[in-house]
Amino acid sequence: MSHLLPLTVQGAETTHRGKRLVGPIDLTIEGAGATVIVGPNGSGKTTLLRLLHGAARLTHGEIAWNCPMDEAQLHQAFVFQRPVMLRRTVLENLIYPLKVRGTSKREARKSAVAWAAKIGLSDMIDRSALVLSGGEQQKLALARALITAPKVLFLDEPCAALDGRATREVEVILQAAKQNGTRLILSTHDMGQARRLADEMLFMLGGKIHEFGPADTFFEAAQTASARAFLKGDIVE
Ligand SMILES: Nc1ncnc2c1ncn2[C@@H]1O[C@H](COP(=O)(O)OP(=O)(O)OP(=O)(O)O)[C@@H](O)[C@H]1O
Repeated sequence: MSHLLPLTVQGAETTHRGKRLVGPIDLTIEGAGATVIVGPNGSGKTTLLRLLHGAARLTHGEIAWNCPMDEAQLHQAFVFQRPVMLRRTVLENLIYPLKVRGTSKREARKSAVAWAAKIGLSDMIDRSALVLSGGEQQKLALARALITAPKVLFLDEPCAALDGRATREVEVILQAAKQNGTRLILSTHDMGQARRLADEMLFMLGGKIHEFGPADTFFEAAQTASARAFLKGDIVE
């Protein structure tokens, strides 16, 4: 299989009823690790993630993967802030993405059972996913995204609704995914999480990329006054 990355974005914009929500965006994402997107409310983090994933309409510019689009789409996944569960059992939620990719029933079940164990839900596999706690549902959403071993995983504030313990459990899964070669691109409001996970930081402001580069540089010597103010916890608009 060819590599998905680099992802190359040139002059990309998305507009809604004539209003530009994000853009123009010029960006190259390559290599391994995690790109963490931060910025004030409404700065365009979610829209940028959706645009890169192909879930928001590209109204101008270009977004290209290093392979045909249908192949790129097959090897990427998206985890939302609030987990979306199928009204089925925990096991069936895990089996579903494998089933749609044509994995045999036996293999899919084996893999689903293993993933349920990894996320601490072995005792719940035959329960409805809808009865799980918010933290358990988010771990299940993450496992369901990772069970196909995606090359790229997008996550939109995956821990926003979770407490400290569930956040830590999700981060353990994300660090393992990174180690296994899944490229992470996620947004967060939690600067502690950004410091723990990021290899690369992307700071959004007013629908545009305001700063983008290695995480160490961003945290130690942000280039712009807005990014420095944001890091200090000042209100930035
Ligand atoms: N479907 C939509 N229709 C109209 N406007 C939208 C839509 N989605 C987003 N917007 C607008 O686009 C801008 C960027 O929103 P977006 O949700 O991407 O920001 P964000 O940085 O993720 O915000 P938050 O941190 O609050 O989640 C905002 O001004 C928002 O109101």
